[in-house]
Amino acid sequence: MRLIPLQNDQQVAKWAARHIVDSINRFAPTADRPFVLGLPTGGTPLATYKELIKLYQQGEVSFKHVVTFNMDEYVGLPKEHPESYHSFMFNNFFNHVDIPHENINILNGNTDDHDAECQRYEDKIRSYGKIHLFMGGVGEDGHIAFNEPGSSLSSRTRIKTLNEDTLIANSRFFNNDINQVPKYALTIGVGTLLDAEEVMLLITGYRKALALQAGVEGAVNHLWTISALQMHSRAIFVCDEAATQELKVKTVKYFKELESHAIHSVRELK
Ligand SMILES: N[C@@H]1[C@@H](O)[C@H](O)[C@@H](COP(=O)(O)O)O[C@@H]1O
Repeated sequence: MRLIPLQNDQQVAKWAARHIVDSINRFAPTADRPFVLGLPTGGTPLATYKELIKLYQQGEVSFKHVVTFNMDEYVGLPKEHPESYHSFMFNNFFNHVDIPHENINILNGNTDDHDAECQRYEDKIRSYGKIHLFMGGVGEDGHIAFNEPGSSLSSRTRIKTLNEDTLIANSRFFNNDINQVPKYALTIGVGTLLDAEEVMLLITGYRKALALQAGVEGAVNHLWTISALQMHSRAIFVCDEAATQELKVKTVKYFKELESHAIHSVRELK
């Protein structure tokens, strides 16, 4: 596991966007051999999407031969609803870059047959071989995508019931009314995420400190699904100082020394 302990969320966004752009450019994707990118929603990745749009506008990257798969979508919320993950992705990213519409994959939370939709999604990912880089965030309770505490660490894409912590956290997008938050979501599984070639999680703010601690120092445990990343050979946690406050001084010191090049290079990114 790599842990990149940066100063603030702006640095996290810059480092993460640069890592995505470098990964795409190194891969040199073509129409027949696209780069496959997994993407999240949430408050945390917003600044990274802004950086990616900036790098696209500066001509540093093209998304023409990039295929995307989003992590999750609410069940029963119309696509056009401002808080659907479809709306989030188009408003905050897809509408501002050159990705072809047919390269975008987001789970359909408005189908009658959830199992068939989830199987279709898994099959579509497999048709590309694998996801090359999956970016993600984390919930305060350590969930990745919508894999709530107690999710099987080998789970695949499926319907999940959201727990109370998540309903409360996400009510900020629904007039602070927990009753307006959809109760279910379709989500990739922990196993689906672990199949990606590389997984990069963005973790910022003191509210995520316990989740980061569970992910880095805790035991592999289905109550903190972030900890499953310990089983992945290429996991990167990019975090700010506030998120590290529950980690041991020794842990942070070790990774600061190990990642001094990455920490130094982010200061030079404009
Ligand atoms: N399904 C999403 C997760 O993918 C996301 O990581 C989490 C944290 O979101 P935020 O970045 O807003 O804290 O929110 C939701 O639960």
